[in-house]
Amino acid sequence: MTAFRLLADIGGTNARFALQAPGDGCADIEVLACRDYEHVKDAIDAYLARAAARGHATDGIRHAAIAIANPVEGDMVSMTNHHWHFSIVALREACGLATLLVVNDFAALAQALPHLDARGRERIGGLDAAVVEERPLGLIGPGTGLGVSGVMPAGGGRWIALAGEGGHASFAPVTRTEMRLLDALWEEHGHVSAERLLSGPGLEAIHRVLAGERLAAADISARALDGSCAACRATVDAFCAILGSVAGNVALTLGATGGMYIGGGVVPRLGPLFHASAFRERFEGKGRLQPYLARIPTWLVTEPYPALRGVAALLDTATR
Ligand SMILES: Nc1ncnc2c1ncn2[C@@H]1O[C@H](COP(=O)(O)OP(=O)(O)OP(=O)(O)O)[C@@H](O)[C@H]1O
Repeated sequence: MTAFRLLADIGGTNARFALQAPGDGCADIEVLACRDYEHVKDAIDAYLARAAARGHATDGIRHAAIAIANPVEGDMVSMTNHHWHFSIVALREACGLATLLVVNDFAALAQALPHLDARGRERIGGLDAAVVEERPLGLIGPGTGLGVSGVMPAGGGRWIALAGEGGHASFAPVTRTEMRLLDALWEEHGHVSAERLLSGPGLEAIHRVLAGERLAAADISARALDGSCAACRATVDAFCAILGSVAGNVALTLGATGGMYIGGGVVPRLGPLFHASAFRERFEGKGRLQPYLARIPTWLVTEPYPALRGVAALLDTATR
């Protein structure tokens, strides 16, 4: 019997784990809350114990890959939006693994984009072009933080994922309301990155400035969705418009003429409000370059665990 491989996608809030036999899809996916574990190894051990209790053979695991929400440079990994901090070599040895691949989570998600089918993505606007021509694809995803990435075609059906930190690029306001947001967040942070607005905490910050009220992101979107809070609706509308503007910047910067994808946990939770928003108008609203952007399709990633698929592809390459 072929041994399973362990896959993980670790964000600032959620750690998603799966087992995978080479060539197969993910099995036994489970989402754990990062805050419940002191160290990343505690979360791995907890997942493996639970998977074993569910009847999976977890003893022979030799290869693993982790997609994680921070830059990965060298051996030490330090999460941007959570306190986990570890050495890749020490973790590999402690887990008794032959291979432990650690990559940026949005680079892993980007790797999955060319392979998403109709069930894995929903078009928000622009042309309905399939990925027939090999053209760059862009990616932006608000979650606990803001991930930004893309994949470049490398010929012969191969794609190279980018591992940048574009969520930390400076926020550029477009409207007077956004000037107000920038002004207020300047006072708090000095440097105001796009992530300060385009993330779960960013949704809360927009609401704090525009409505003068502290509300959790989930409450803001729930009250906007059920129509009980006009100020919450205004917050969600501002968030979606800013996302359109920043997504347009990423598409222009990467030349993402194959399509621009929206990942992360926040946008799928906005439901119909995202479709009704100014996202697409603001995506295209770049003056003389509007016709260039009008041709680029924008897609919402609807596959539930796309980064796990991407990290599996990267592990295939690393263990080939
Ligand atoms: N119903 C909701 N509406 C809007 N935002 C929400 C809702 N529920 C949770 N969030 C926000 O989503 C964020 C978590 O997003 P996600 O599920 O993508 O987590 P993550 O993968 O751990 O994040 P990241 O990869 O960016 O570090 C949290 O900041 C939370 O406040």
